[in-house]
Amino acid sequence: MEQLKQLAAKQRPAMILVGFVSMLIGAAIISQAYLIVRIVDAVFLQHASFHSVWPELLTLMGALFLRVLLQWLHGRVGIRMATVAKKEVRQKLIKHYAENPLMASLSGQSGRKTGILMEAVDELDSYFSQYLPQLIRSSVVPLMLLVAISVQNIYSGIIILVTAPFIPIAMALIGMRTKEKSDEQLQQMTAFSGKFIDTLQGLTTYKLFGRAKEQQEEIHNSSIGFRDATMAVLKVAFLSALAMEFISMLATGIIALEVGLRLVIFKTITFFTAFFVLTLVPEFFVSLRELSSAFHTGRSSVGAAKLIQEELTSDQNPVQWGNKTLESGPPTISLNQVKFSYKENGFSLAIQTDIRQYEQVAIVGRSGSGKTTLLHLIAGLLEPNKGTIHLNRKQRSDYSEANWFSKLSYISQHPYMFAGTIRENIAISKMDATAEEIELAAKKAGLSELLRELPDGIDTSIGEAGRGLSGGEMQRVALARAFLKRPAVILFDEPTTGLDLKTEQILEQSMKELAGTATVITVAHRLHTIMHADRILFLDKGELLASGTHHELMQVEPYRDMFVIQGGERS
Ligand SMILES: Nc1ncnc2c1ncn2[C@@H]1O[C@H](COP(=O)(O)OP(=O)(O)OP(=O)(O)O)[C@@H](O)[C@H]1O
Repeated sequence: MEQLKQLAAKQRPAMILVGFVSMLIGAAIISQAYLIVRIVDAVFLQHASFHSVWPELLTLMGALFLRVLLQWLHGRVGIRMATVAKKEVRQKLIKHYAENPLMASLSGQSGRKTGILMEAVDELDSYFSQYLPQLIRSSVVPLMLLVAISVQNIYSGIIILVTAPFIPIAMALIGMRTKEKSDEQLQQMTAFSGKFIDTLQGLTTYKLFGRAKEQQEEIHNSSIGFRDATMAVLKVAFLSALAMEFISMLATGIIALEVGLRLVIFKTITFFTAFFVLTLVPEFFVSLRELSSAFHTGRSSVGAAKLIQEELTSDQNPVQWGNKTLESGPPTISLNQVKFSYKENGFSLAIQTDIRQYEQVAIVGRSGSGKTTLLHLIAGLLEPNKGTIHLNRKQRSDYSEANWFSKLSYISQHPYMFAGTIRENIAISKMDATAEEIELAAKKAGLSELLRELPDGIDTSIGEAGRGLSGGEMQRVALARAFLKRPAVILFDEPTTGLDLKTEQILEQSMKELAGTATVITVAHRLHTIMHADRILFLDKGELLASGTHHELMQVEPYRDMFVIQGGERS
Protein backbone atom coordinates (compact mmCIF):
# COMPACT_ATOMS: atom_id res chain seq x y z
CA MET A 1 0.00 0.00 0.00
CA GLU A 2 2.88 2.34 0.87
CA GLN A 3 4.28 1.99 -2.66
CA LEU A 4 0.90 2.84 -4.18
CA LYS A 5 0.57 5.87 -1.93
CA GLN A 6 4.01 7.06 -3.02
CA LEU A 7 3.03 6.68 -6.66
CA ALA A 8 -0.24 8.47 -6.00
CA ALA A 9 1.51 11.33 -4.20
CA LYS A 10 3.22 12.18 -7.47
CA GLN A 11 -0.18 12.73 -9.07
CA ARG A 12 -1.35 15.43 -6.70
CA PRO A 13 -2.67 17.82 -9.39
CA ALA A 14 -4.75 15.03 -10.95
CA MET A 15 -6.11 14.09 -7.53
CA ILE A 16 -7.03 17.70 -6.79
CA LEU A 17 -8.82 17.79 -10.14
CA VAL A 18 -10.71 14.59 -9.24
CA GLY A 19 -11.69 16.19 -5.93
CA PHE A 20 -12.95 19.29 -7.68
CA VAL A 21 -14.88 17.27 -10.28
CA SER A 22 -16.36 15.18 -7.44
CA MET A 23 -17.63 18.35 -5.74
CA LEU A 24 -19.26 19.39 -9.00
CA ILE A 25 -20.80 15.91 -9.35
CA GLY A 26 -22.20 16.27 -5.81
CA ALA A 27 -23.63 19.67 -6.72
CA ALA A 28 -25.12 18.24 -9.95
CA ILE A 29 -26.78 15.36 -8.03
CA ILE A 30 -28.30 17.74 -5.47
CA SER A 31 -29.50 20.17 -8.19
CA GLN A 32 -30.95 17.30 -10.18
CA ALA A 33 -32.87 15.99 -7.15
CA TYR A 34 -34.02 19.47 -6.21
CA LEU A 35 -35.28 20.20 -9.74
CA ILE A 36 -37.10 16.87 -10.12
CA VAL A 37 -38.82 17.35 -6.78
CA ARG A 38 -39.71 20.96 -7.59
CA ILE A 39 -41.21 20.05 -10.96
CA VAL A 40 -43.22 17.13 -9.54
CA ASP A 41 -44.35 19.28 -6.60
CA ALA A 42 -45.37 22.16 -8.88
CA VAL A 43 -47.13 20.08 -11.55
CA PHE A 44 -48.84 17.41 -9.41
CA LEU A 45 -49.46 19.15 -6.07
CA GLN A 46 -49.60 22.85 -6.90
CA HIS A 47 -51.35 22.08 -10.24
CA ALA A 48 -49.04 24.46 -12.09
CA SER A 49 -49.21 24.40 -15.89
CA PHE A 50 -46.58 22.45 -17.82
CA HIS A 51 -45.55 25.73 -19.48
CA SER A 52 -44.66 27.38 -16.21
CA VAL A 53 -42.07 24.66 -15.36
CA TRP A 54 -40.22 24.88 -18.68
CA PRO A 55 -37.24 26.79 -17.21
CA GLU A 56 -36.88 24.15 -14.45
CA LEU A 57 -37.12 21.34 -17.02
CA LEU A 58 -34.40 22.91 -19.13
CA THR A 59 -32.19 23.43 -16.07
CA LEU A 60 -32.83 19.79 -15.10
CA MET A 61 -31.68 18.65 -18.52
CA GLY A 62 -28.63 20.87 -18.14
CA ALA A 63 -27.90 19.34 -14.69
CA LEU A 64 -28.29 15.82 -16.09
CA PHE A 65 -26.00 16.58 -18.99
CA LEU A 66 -23.46 18.18 -16.64
CA ARG A 67 -23.53 15.12 -14.39
CA VAL A 68 -22.86 12.77 -17.29
CA LEU A 69 -20.07 15.04 -18.54
CA LEU A 70 -18.51 15.30 -15.10
CA GLN A 71 -18.69 11.55 -14.61
CA TRP A 72 -16.93 11.05 -17.92
CA LEU A 73 -14.26 13.57 -16.92
CA HIS A 74 -13.88 11.86 -13.55
CA GLY A 75 -13.29 8.53 -15.34
CA ARG A 76 -10.87 10.12 -17.83
CA VAL A 77 -8.71 11.64 -15.12
CA GLY A 78 -8.61 8.25 -13.38
CA ILE A 79 -7.52 6.50 -16.58
CA ARG A 80 -4.90 9.18 -17.15
CA MET A 81 -3.58 8.72 -13.61
CA ALA A 82 -3.37 4.95 -14.19
CA THR A 83 -1.55 5.44 -17.51
CA VAL A 84 1.02 7.77 -15.94
CA ALA A 85 1.56 5.48 -12.95
CA LYS A 86 1.90 2.35 -15.11
CA LYS A 87 4.30 4.10 -17.46
CA GLU A 88 6.44 5.23 -14.56
CA VAL A 89 6.53 1.77 -13.00
CA ARG A 90 7.32 0.06 -16.32
CA GLN A 91 10.13 2.55 -16.94
CA LYS A 92 11.47 1.88 -13.44
CA LEU A 93 11.37 -1.88 -14.00
CA ILE A 94 13.03 -1.68 -17.41
CA LYS A 95 15.70 0.67 -16.02
CA HIS A 96 16.18 -1.74 -13.13
CA TYR A 97 16.61 -4.70 -15.50
CA ALA A 98 18.86 -2.69 -17.80
CA GLU A 99 21.09 -1.45 -14.98
CA ASN A 100 21.22 -4.81 -13.32
CA PRO A 101 24.50 -6.59 -13.73
CA LEU A 102 24.11 -9.24 -16.41
CA MET A 103 23.92 -12.15 -14.01
CA ALA A 104 21.17 -10.60 -11.90
CA SER A 105 19.08 -10.07 -15.03
CA LEU A 106 19.59 -13.63 -16.09
CA SER A 107 18.69 -15.05 -12.71
CA GLY A 108 15.13 -16.08 -11.96
CA GLN A 109 12.51 -17.05 -14.46
CA SER A 110 12.19 -14.83 -17.51
CA GLY A 111 8.49 -15.70 -17.60
CA ARG A 112 8.10 -14.30 -14.09
CA LYS A 113 9.83 -11.10 -15.13
CA THR A 114 7.52 -10.77 -18.15
CA GLY A 115 4.59 -11.47 -15.83
CA ILE A 116 5.63 -8.68 -13.49
CA LEU A 117 6.38 -6.23 -16.28
CA MET A 118 3.09 -6.85 -18.07
CA GLU A 119 0.36 -8.35 -15.88
CA ALA A 120 1.45 -7.10 -12.45
CA VAL A 121 1.86 -3.55 -13.78
CA ASP A 122 -1.55 -3.82 -15.46
CA GLU A 123 -2.98 -4.80 -12.07
CA LEU A 124 -2.01 -1.34 -10.81
CA ASP A 125 -4.53 0.10 -13.22
CA SER A 126 -7.59 -0.47 -11.05
CA TYR A 127 -6.05 1.34 -8.08
CA PHE A 128 -5.52 4.54 -10.06
CA SER A 129 -8.38 4.36 -12.54
CA GLN A 130 -11.05 3.12 -10.13
CA TYR A 131 -10.19 2.91 -6.45
CA LEU A 132 -8.42 6.24 -5.95
CA PRO A 133 -10.90 8.43 -7.92
CA GLN A 134 -13.79 6.61 -6.27
CA LEU A 135 -12.25 7.05 -2.82
CA ILE A 136 -11.98 10.80 -3.41
CA ARG A 137 -15.48 10.94 -4.83
CA SER A 138 -16.93 8.88 -2.02
CA SER A 139 -15.31 11.16 0.55
CA VAL A 140 -16.82 14.25 -1.08
CA VAL A 141 -20.21 13.37 -2.61
CA PRO A 142 -21.85 11.49 0.32
CA LEU A 143 -20.77 14.29 2.66
CA MET A 144 -22.47 16.90 0.44
CA LEU A 145 -25.57 14.72 0.17
CA LEU A 146 -25.65 14.20 3.94
CA VAL A 147 -25.56 17.96 4.49
CA ALA A 148 -28.34 18.51 1.91
CA ILE A 149 -30.50 15.75 3.47
CA SER A 150 -29.86 16.93 7.05
CA VAL A 151 -30.74 20.51 6.18
CA GLN A 152 -34.11 19.30 4.91
CA ASN A 153 -34.71 16.61 7.53
CA ILE A 154 -32.28 16.19 10.40
CA TYR A 155 -33.76 12.81 11.50
CA SER A 156 -32.94 11.23 8.13
CA GLY A 157 -29.45 12.65 8.49
CA ILE A 158 -29.10 11.00 11.90
CA ILE A 159 -30.30 7.62 10.57
CA ILE A 160 -27.72 7.84 7.77
CA LEU A 161 -25.02 8.74 10.28
CA VAL A 162 -25.87 5.64 12.32
CA THR A 163 -26.26 3.16 9.43
CA ALA A 164 -23.64 4.32 6.92
CA PRO A 165 -20.56 3.33 9.00
CA PHE A 166 -21.64 -0.31 8.64
CA ILE A 167 -20.60 -0.13 4.99
CA PRO A 168 -16.90 0.72 5.62
CA ILE A 169 -16.86 -1.70 8.58
CA ALA A 170 -18.16 -4.56 6.40
CA MET A 171 -15.79 -3.47 3.65
CA ALA A 172 -12.78 -3.60 5.99
CA LEU A 173 -13.77 -7.02 7.31
CA ILE A 174 -14.29 -8.50 3.87
CA GLY A 175 -11.23 -6.60 2.60
CA MET A 176 -8.97 -8.48 5.00
CA ARG A 177 -10.10 -11.73 3.46
CA THR A 178 -9.77 -10.37 -0.09
CA LYS A 179 -6.18 -9.33 0.52
CA GLU A 180 -5.02 -12.91 1.05
CA LYS A 181 -7.08 -14.10 -1.90
CA SER A 182 -5.85 -11.40 -4.30
CA ASP A 183 -2.24 -11.92 -3.22
CA GLU A 184 -2.70 -15.61 -3.88
CA GLN A 185 -4.26 -14.90 -7.26
CA LEU A 186 -1.31 -12.74 -8.26
CA GLN A 187 1.20 -15.30 -7.06
CA GLN A 188 -0.61 -17.95 -9.06
CA MET A 189 -0.62 -15.73 -12.13
CA THR A 190 3.12 -15.00 -12.06
CA ALA A 191 3.87 -18.65 -11.25
CA PHE A 192 1.76 -19.67 -14.22
CA SER A 193 3.50 -17.25 -16.65
CA GLY A 194 6.89 -18.29 -15.31
CA LYS A 195 6.17 -21.98 -15.68
CA PHE A 196 4.70 -21.57 -19.15
CA ILE A 197 7.62 -19.65 -20.71
CA ASP A 198 10.20 -21.78 -18.92
CA THR A 199 8.60 -24.97 -20.24
CA LEU A 200 8.35 -23.54 -23.73
CA GLN A 201 12.05 -22.72 -23.74
CA GLY A 202 13.05 -26.13 -22.46
CA LEU A 203 10.57 -28.12 -24.54
CA THR A 204 13.24 -30.02 -26.48
CA THR A 205 15.00 -31.06 -23.28
CA TYR A 206 11.74 -32.19 -21.71
CA LYS A 207 10.84 -34.18 -24.82
CA LEU A 208 14.25 -35.83 -24.96
CA PHE A 209 13.86 -36.95 -21.37
CA GLY A 210 10.31 -38.12 -21.99
CA ARG A 211 8.97 -35.54 -19.53
CA ALA A 212 6.71 -33.63 -21.93
CA LYS A 213 3.54 -35.22 -20.55
CA GLU A 214 4.40 -34.33 -16.94
CA GLN A 215 5.07 -30.76 -18.00
CA GLN A 216 1.75 -30.64 -19.79
CA GLU A 217 0.11 -31.74 -16.55
CA GLU A 218 2.06 -29.22 -14.51
CA ILE A 219 0.95 -26.39 -16.81
CA HIS A 220 -2.58 -27.70 -16.59
CA ASN A 221 -2.41 -27.76 -12.78
CA SER A 222 -0.84 -24.33 -12.71
CA SER A 223 -3.67 -22.92 -14.85
CA ILE A 224 -6.26 -24.65 -12.63
CA GLY A 225 -4.57 -23.06 -9.61
CA PHE A 226 -4.86 -19.66 -11.24
CA ARG A 227 -8.51 -20.27 -12.11
CA ASP A 228 -9.35 -21.37 -8.56
CA ALA A 229 -7.61 -18.35 -7.08
CA THR A 230 -9.54 -16.06 -9.45
CA MET A 231 -12.84 -17.70 -8.55
CA ALA A 232 -12.05 -17.33 -4.84
CA VAL A 233 -11.48 -13.59 -5.34
CA LEU A 234 -14.72 -13.27 -7.30
CA LYS A 235 -16.62 -15.17 -4.61
CA VAL A 236 -15.50 -12.70 -1.96
CA ALA A 237 -16.27 -9.78 -4.29
CA PHE A 238 -19.83 -11.05 -4.87
CA LEU A 239 -20.32 -11.65 -1.16
CA SER A 240 -19.19 -8.14 -0.44
CA ALA A 241 -21.53 -6.66 -3.09
CA LEU A 242 -24.41 -8.57 -1.49
CA ALA A 243 -23.53 -7.30 1.99
CA MET A 244 -23.31 -3.69 0.76
CA GLU A 245 -26.63 -4.02 -1.06
CA PHE A 246 -28.26 -5.40 2.06
CA ILE A 247 -26.98 -2.65 4.36
CA SER A 248 -28.01 0.14 1.97
CA MET A 249 -31.46 -1.37 1.37
CA LEU A 250 -32.04 -1.68 5.08
CA ALA A 251 -30.93 1.89 5.75
CA THR A 252 -33.01 3.27 2.86
CA GLY A 253 -36.03 1.31 4.16
CA ILE A 254 -35.66 2.74 7.67
CA ILE A 255 -35.41 6.28 6.28
CA ALA A 256 -38.42 5.71 4.02
CA LEU A 257 -40.39 4.53 7.04
CA GLU A 258 -39.34 7.55 9.09
CA VAL A 259 -40.11 10.00 6.28
CA GLY A 260 -43.43 8.28 5.52
CA LEU A 261 -44.54 8.40 9.18
CA ARG A 262 -43.64 12.08 9.49
CA LEU A 263 -45.32 12.95 6.22
CA VAL A 264 -48.52 10.95 6.52
CA ILE A 265 -49.12 10.32 10.23
CA PHE A 266 -47.46 13.23 12.04
CA LYS A 267 -47.61 15.67 9.12
CA THR A 268 -44.44 17.38 10.34
CA ILE A 269 -42.76 17.55 6.92
CA THR A 270 -43.87 18.64 3.48
CA PHE A 271 -44.11 16.45 0.40
CA PHE A 272 -41.21 18.44 -1.06
CA THR A 273 -38.89 17.55 1.85
CA ALA A 274 -39.95 13.90 1.90
CA PHE A 275 -39.48 13.44 -1.83
CA PHE A 276 -36.18 15.33 -1.83
CA VAL A 277 -34.79 13.19 1.00
CA LEU A 278 -35.98 9.95 -0.63
CA THR A 279 -34.40 10.95 -3.94
CA LEU A 280 -31.03 11.69 -2.36
CA VAL A 281 -30.75 8.78 0.09
CA PRO A 282 -30.24 6.08 -2.63
CA GLU A 283 -27.66 8.35 -4.29
CA PHE A 284 -25.84 8.50 -0.95
CA PHE A 285 -25.63 4.73 -0.65
CA VAL A 286 -24.82 4.19 -4.33
CA SER A 287 -21.74 6.33 -3.83
CA LEU A 288 -20.60 4.24 -0.86
CA ARG A 289 -21.39 0.98 -2.66
CA GLU A 290 -19.34 2.05 -5.64
CA LEU A 291 -16.46 2.66 -3.28
CA SER A 292 -16.78 -0.88 -2.04
CA SER A 293 -16.61 -2.41 -5.53
CA ALA A 294 -13.72 -0.10 -6.47
CA PHE A 295 -12.07 -1.20 -3.23
CA HIS A 296 -12.16 -4.81 -4.43
CA THR A 297 -10.67 -4.08 -7.80
CA GLY A 298 -8.12 -1.78 -6.17
CA ARG A 299 -7.21 -4.47 -3.66
CA SER A 300 -5.50 -6.60 -6.30
CA SER A 301 -3.26 -3.62 -7.06
CA VAL A 302 -1.86 -3.76 -3.53
CA GLY A 303 -0.46 -7.25 -4.07
CA ALA A 304 0.85 -6.25 -7.50
CA ALA A 305 2.56 -3.17 -6.06
CA LYS A 306 4.20 -5.31 -3.40
CA LEU A 307 5.44 -7.75 -6.01
CA ILE A 308 6.82 -4.93 -8.17
CA GLN A 309 8.49 -3.32 -5.17
CA GLU A 310 10.16 -6.61 -4.24
CA GLU A 311 11.46 -6.88 -7.78
CA LEU A 312 12.71 -3.28 -7.79
CA THR A 313 14.49 -3.59 -4.47
CA SER A 314 16.02 -7.00 -5.19
CA ASP A 315 19.59 -6.72 -4.07
CA GLN A 316 21.92 -5.79 -6.87
CA ASN A 317 25.29 -4.27 -7.46
CA PRO A 318 24.80 -2.11 -10.54
CA VAL A 319 27.72 -1.42 -12.83
CA GLN A 320 28.75 2.23 -12.45
CA TRP A 321 29.33 4.45 -15.46
CA GLY A 322 30.33 8.05 -16.06
CA ASN A 323 30.45 10.27 -19.11
CA LYS A 324 34.09 10.37 -20.26
CA THR A 325 35.05 9.01 -23.68
CA LEU A 326 38.02 6.81 -24.46
CA GLU A 327 40.72 7.88 -26.89
CA SER A 328 40.83 5.96 -30.16
CA GLY A 329 42.62 2.61 -30.23
CA PRO A 330 42.59 -0.11 -27.58
CA PRO A 331 42.87 1.11 -23.98
CA THR A 332 45.13 -0.41 -21.36
CA ILE A 333 43.06 -2.46 -18.93
CA SER A 334 44.12 -2.75 -15.30
CA LEU A 335 42.41 -4.86 -12.72
CA ASN A 336 43.49 -3.50 -9.34
CA GLN A 337 42.88 -5.87 -6.45
CA VAL A 338 39.58 -6.80 -8.05
CA LYS A 339 37.37 -9.03 -5.94
CA PHE A 340 34.01 -10.40 -6.91
CA SER A 341 31.75 -12.99 -5.38
CA TYR A 342 28.37 -14.46 -6.20
CA LYS A 343 25.96 -14.19 -3.31
CA GLU A 344 24.19 -17.35 -4.36
CA ASN A 345 27.02 -19.82 -3.85
CA GLY A 346 29.86 -17.86 -2.35
CA PHE A 347 32.22 -18.42 -5.29
CA SER A 348 34.72 -15.60 -5.28
CA LEU A 349 37.31 -14.35 -7.70
CA ALA A 350 40.32 -12.21 -6.83
CA ILE A 351 42.66 -10.83 -9.46
CA GLN A 352 45.32 -8.22 -10.05
CA THR A 353 46.69 -7.77 -13.56
CA ASP A 354 47.46 -5.21 -16.28
CA ILE A 355 46.60 -5.84 -19.91
CA ARG A 356 48.56 -3.86 -22.49
CA GLN A 357 47.25 -2.41 -25.73
CA TYR A 358 47.01 -5.06 -28.50
CA GLU A 359 48.00 -7.79 -26.06
CA GLN A 360 46.70 -11.30 -26.83
CA VAL A 361 45.65 -12.71 -23.48
CA ALA A 362 44.42 -16.24 -22.91
CA ILE A 363 42.52 -17.11 -19.74
CA VAL A 364 42.82 -20.76 -18.81
CA GLY A 365 41.78 -22.85 -15.85
CA ARG A 366 39.64 -25.80 -14.90
CA SER A 367 35.91 -25.71 -15.36
CA GLY A 368 34.42 -23.48 -12.71
CA SER A 369 37.68 -21.65 -12.00
CA GLY A 370 36.10 -18.28 -12.83
CA LYS A 371 37.16 -17.66 -16.46
CA THR A 372 33.77 -16.46 -17.71
CA THR A 373 33.26 -14.43 -14.55
CA LEU A 374 36.55 -12.65 -15.23
CA LEU A 375 35.49 -11.95 -18.81
CA HIS A 376 32.19 -10.51 -17.56
CA LEU A 377 34.03 -8.28 -15.09
CA ILE A 378 36.32 -6.94 -17.82
CA ALA A 379 33.35 -6.47 -20.15
CA GLY A 380 31.52 -4.34 -17.59
CA LEU A 381 28.67 -6.81 -17.25
CA LEU A 382 29.50 -7.34 -13.58
CA GLU A 383 30.68 -4.80 -11.00
CA PRO A 384 33.56 -5.79 -8.71
CA ASN A 385 32.69 -5.94 -5.01
CA LYS A 386 36.13 -4.59 -4.20
CA GLY A 387 38.99 -3.04 -6.17
CA THR A 388 38.79 -1.10 -9.41
CA ILE A 389 39.11 -1.61 -13.12
CA HIS A 390 41.07 1.11 -14.92
CA LEU A 391 41.02 1.90 -18.64
CA ASN A 392 43.95 4.05 -19.73
CA ARG A 393 44.72 4.62 -16.04
CA LYS A 394 41.29 6.10 -15.31
CA GLN A 395 38.50 4.29 -13.49
CA ARG A 396 36.19 2.46 -15.87
CA SER A 397 33.29 3.98 -13.96
CA ASP A 398 34.38 7.40 -15.30
CA TYR A 399 33.65 6.36 -18.89
CA SER A 400 30.29 6.36 -20.54
CA GLU A 401 28.65 2.97 -20.94
CA ALA A 402 27.78 3.62 -24.58
CA ASN A 403 31.36 4.68 -25.37
CA TRP A 404 32.89 1.58 -23.77
CA PHE A 405 30.48 -0.82 -25.46
CA SER A 406 31.05 0.90 -28.81
CA LYS A 407 34.68 -0.22 -28.51
CA LEU A 408 34.01 -3.73 -27.32
CA SER A 409 32.93 -6.97 -28.94
CA TYR A 410 32.06 -9.94 -26.81
CA ILE A 411 31.83 -13.21 -28.66
CA SER A 412 30.32 -15.65 -26.22
CA GLN A 413 30.02 -19.41 -26.66
CA HIS A 414 26.35 -19.04 -27.34
CA PRO A 415 25.85 -15.66 -29.02
CA TYR A 416 22.21 -14.66 -29.07
CA MET A 417 20.45 -14.50 -32.42
CA PHE A 418 17.29 -12.46 -32.65
CA ALA A 419 14.34 -13.44 -34.79
CA GLY A 420 15.02 -11.72 -38.13
CA THR A 421 17.30 -12.06 -41.11
CA ILE A 422 20.99 -12.90 -40.89
CA ARG A 423 21.69 -9.43 -42.28
CA GLU A 424 19.73 -7.82 -39.43
CA ASN A 425 21.50 -10.00 -36.92
CA ILE A 426 24.91 -8.91 -38.16
CA ALA A 427 23.88 -5.26 -38.45
CA ILE A 428 23.04 -4.90 -34.73
CA SER A 429 26.73 -4.14 -34.14
CA LYS A 430 26.60 -1.12 -36.46
CA MET A 431 23.12 0.13 -37.20
CA ASP A 432 24.24 2.55 -39.95
CA ALA A 433 26.27 -0.06 -41.86
CA THR A 434 25.80 -0.22 -45.64
CA ALA A 435 24.69 -3.43 -47.36
CA GLU A 436 28.22 -3.87 -48.77
CA GLU A 437 29.82 -3.51 -45.34
CA ILE A 438 27.52 -6.17 -43.88
CA GLU A 439 28.18 -8.56 -46.76
CA LEU A 440 31.95 -8.03 -46.47
CA ALA A 441 31.79 -8.72 -42.72
CA ALA A 442 29.84 -11.92 -43.42
CA LYS A 443 32.46 -12.97 -45.95
CA LYS A 444 35.36 -12.29 -43.59
CA ALA A 445 33.63 -14.34 -40.91
CA GLY A 446 33.51 -17.30 -43.29
CA LEU A 447 29.77 -17.21 -43.87
CA SER A 448 29.93 -17.03 -47.69
CA GLU A 449 29.47 -20.72 -48.32
CA LEU A 450 26.55 -21.02 -45.94
CA LEU A 451 24.87 -17.94 -47.39
CA ARG A 452 25.17 -19.34 -50.91
CA GLU A 453 23.26 -22.44 -49.84
CA LEU A 454 20.46 -20.56 -48.11
CA PRO A 455 17.36 -19.73 -50.20
CA ASP A 456 17.50 -15.98 -49.57
CA GLY A 457 21.22 -15.75 -48.81
CA ILE A 458 22.02 -13.13 -46.21
CA ASP A 459 18.34 -12.12 -46.14
CA THR A 460 17.23 -15.53 -44.93
CA SER A 461 15.17 -15.30 -41.76
CA ILE A 462 16.30 -17.15 -38.69
CA GLY A 463 14.14 -17.92 -35.70
CA GLU A 464 14.34 -16.65 -32.17
CA ALA A 465 17.60 -17.71 -30.44
CA GLY A 466 19.04 -18.60 -33.84
CA ARG A 467 16.72 -21.51 -34.62
CA GLY A 468 17.83 -22.73 -38.01
CA LEU A 469 21.58 -22.13 -37.44
CA SER A 470 24.14 -24.47 -35.93
CA GLY A 471 26.29 -23.44 -32.96
CA GLY A 472 29.32 -22.90 -35.20
CA GLU A 473 27.27 -20.83 -37.64
CA MET A 474 25.98 -18.65 -34.83
CA GLN A 475 29.54 -17.99 -33.69
CA ARG A 476 30.41 -17.00 -37.25
CA VAL A 477 27.53 -14.53 -37.28
CA ALA A 478 28.96 -13.17 -34.02
CA LEU A 479 32.35 -12.90 -35.71
CA ALA A 480 30.72 -11.03 -38.60
CA ARG A 481 29.28 -8.61 -36.01
CA ALA A 482 32.83 -8.04 -34.77
CA PHE A 483 34.16 -7.53 -38.29
CA LEU A 484 31.49 -4.95 -38.92
CA LYS A 485 32.19 -3.15 -35.67
CA ARG A 486 35.98 -3.35 -35.72
CA PRO A 487 36.25 -3.12 -31.93
CA ALA A 488 39.31 -2.03 -29.98
CA VAL A 489 38.78 -4.79 -27.40
CA ILE A 490 37.57 -8.29 -28.17
CA LEU A 491 36.44 -10.68 -25.48
CA PHE A 492 36.12 -14.16 -26.82
CA ASP A 493 34.78 -17.23 -25.08
CA GLU A 494 36.13 -20.01 -27.26
CA PRO A 495 33.88 -22.94 -28.00
CA THR A 496 34.62 -25.92 -25.78
CA THR A 497 33.22 -28.38 -28.26
CA GLY A 498 35.50 -29.62 -31.02
CA LEU A 499 34.97 -27.62 -34.18
CA ASP A 500 35.39 -29.06 -37.65
CA LEU A 501 38.67 -28.27 -39.32
CA LYS A 502 37.15 -25.70 -41.65
CA THR A 503 35.47 -23.73 -38.86
CA GLU A 504 38.70 -23.93 -36.85
CA GLN A 505 40.59 -22.39 -39.75
CA ILE A 506 38.02 -19.66 -40.27
CA LEU A 507 38.06 -18.84 -36.57
CA GLU A 508 41.83 -18.69 -36.49
CA GLN A 509 42.05 -16.52 -39.60
CA SER A 510 39.31 -14.18 -38.43
CA MET A 511 40.71 -13.72 -34.96
CA LYS A 512 44.15 -13.07 -36.40
CA GLU A 513 42.77 -10.32 -38.60
CA LEU A 514 40.64 -8.79 -35.84
CA ALA A 515 43.60 -8.92 -33.44
CA GLY A 516 45.52 -6.58 -35.77
CA THR A 517 43.51 -3.67 -34.47
CA ALA A 518 42.43 -4.86 -31.04
CA THR A 519 43.36 -6.23 -27.67
CA VAL A 520 42.02 -9.77 -27.56
CA ILE A 521 41.18 -11.54 -24.30
CA THR A 522 40.16 -15.13 -24.86
CA VAL A 523 38.82 -17.77 -22.54
CA ALA A 524 40.97 -20.33 -24.30
CA HIS A 525 40.24 -23.98 -24.87
CA ARG A 526 42.24 -24.49 -28.06
CA LEU A 527 45.90 -25.40 -28.09
CA HIS A 528 46.63 -22.90 -30.83
CA THR A 529 45.27 -19.95 -28.83
CA ILE A 530 47.14 -20.97 -25.70
CA MET A 531 50.48 -21.48 -27.44
CA HIS A 532 50.27 -18.21 -29.38
CA ALA A 533 49.00 -15.98 -26.59
CA ASP A 534 51.31 -13.16 -25.45
CA ARG A 535 50.28 -14.00 -21.92
CA ILE A 536 48.23 -16.66 -20.20
CA LEU A 537 46.27 -15.98 -17.02
CA PHE A 538 46.00 -19.27 -15.20
CA LEU A 539 43.04 -19.32 -12.85
CA ASP A 540 42.38 -21.83 -10.15
CA LYS A 541 39.35 -21.67 -7.82
CA GLY A 542 38.95 -17.97 -8.50
CA GLU A 543 42.60 -17.08 -7.94
CA LEU A 544 45.23 -16.03 -10.43
CA LEU A 545 47.71 -18.82 -9.77
CA ALA A 546 50.22 -17.78 -12.42
CA SER A 547 50.62 -15.55 -15.42
CA GLY A 548 53.08 -15.76 -18.32
CA THR A 549 53.66 -17.42 -21.67
CA HIS A 550 52.91 -21.07 -22.21
CA HIS A 551 56.59 -21.97 -21.87
CA GLU A 552 56.90 -20.01 -18.65
CA LEU A 553 53.78 -21.59 -17.21
CA MET A 554 54.97 -25.10 -18.02
CA GLN A 555 57.30 -24.56 -15.03
CA VAL A 556 54.23 -24.15 -12.80
CA GLU A 557 53.15 -27.56 -11.59
CA PRO A 558 49.35 -27.27 -11.52
CA TYR A 559 49.37 -25.76 -15.01
CA ARG A 560 51.67 -28.45 -16.36
CA ASP A 561 49.58 -31.16 -14.72
CA MET A 562 46.39 -29.82 -16.22
CA PHE A 563 48.01 -29.46 -19.60
CA VAL A 564 49.51 -32.94 -19.57
CA ILE A 565 46.39 -34.66 -18.17
CA GLN A 566 44.34 -33.18 -20.93
CA GLY A 567 46.88 -34.33 -23.53
CA GLY A 568 47.71 -30.80 -24.56
CA GLU A 569 44.10 -30.21 -25.49
CA ARG A 570 41.88 -28.15 -23.23
CA SER A 571 38.39 -29.27 -22.47
N1 LIG B 1 25.24 -16.32 -12.20
C1 LIG B 1 25.87 -17.00 -11.29
N2 LIG B 1 25.41 -17.04 -10.05
C2 LIG B 1 26.04 -17.76 -9.11
N3 LIG B 1 27.16 -18.44 -9.33
C3 LIG B 1 27.67 -18.46 -10.54
C4 LIG B 1 27.07 -17.72 -11.60
N4 LIG B 1 27.80 -17.91 -12.72
C5 LIG B 1 28.81 -18.71 -12.36
N5 LIG B 1 28.75 -19.04 -11.06
C6 LIG B 1 29.67 -19.87 -10.32
O1 LIG B 1 30.94 -19.28 -10.34
C7 LIG B 1 31.95 -20.23 -10.54
C8 LIG B 1 32.80 -19.82 -11.76
O2 LIG B 1 31.99 -19.85 -12.91
P1 LIG B 1 32.56 -19.45 -14.33
O3 LIG B 1 31.47 -19.62 -15.31
O4 LIG B 1 33.21 -18.14 -14.23
O5 LIG B 1 33.66 -20.57 -14.53
P2 LIG B 1 34.42 -20.98 -15.83
O6 LIG B 1 35.84 -21.14 -15.43
O7 LIG B 1 34.12 -20.05 -16.94
O8 LIG B 1 33.77 -22.40 -16.12
P3 LIG B 1 33.60 -23.19 -17.53
O9 LIG B 1 34.96 -23.42 -18.07
O10 LIG B 1 32.96 -24.46 -17.09
O11 LIG B 1 32.73 -22.34 -18.38
C9 LIG B 1 31.27 -21.56 -10.71
O12 LIG B 1 31.39 -22.26 -9.49
C10 LIG B 1 29.82 -21.23 -10.97
O13 LIG B 1 28.99 -22.16 -10.37
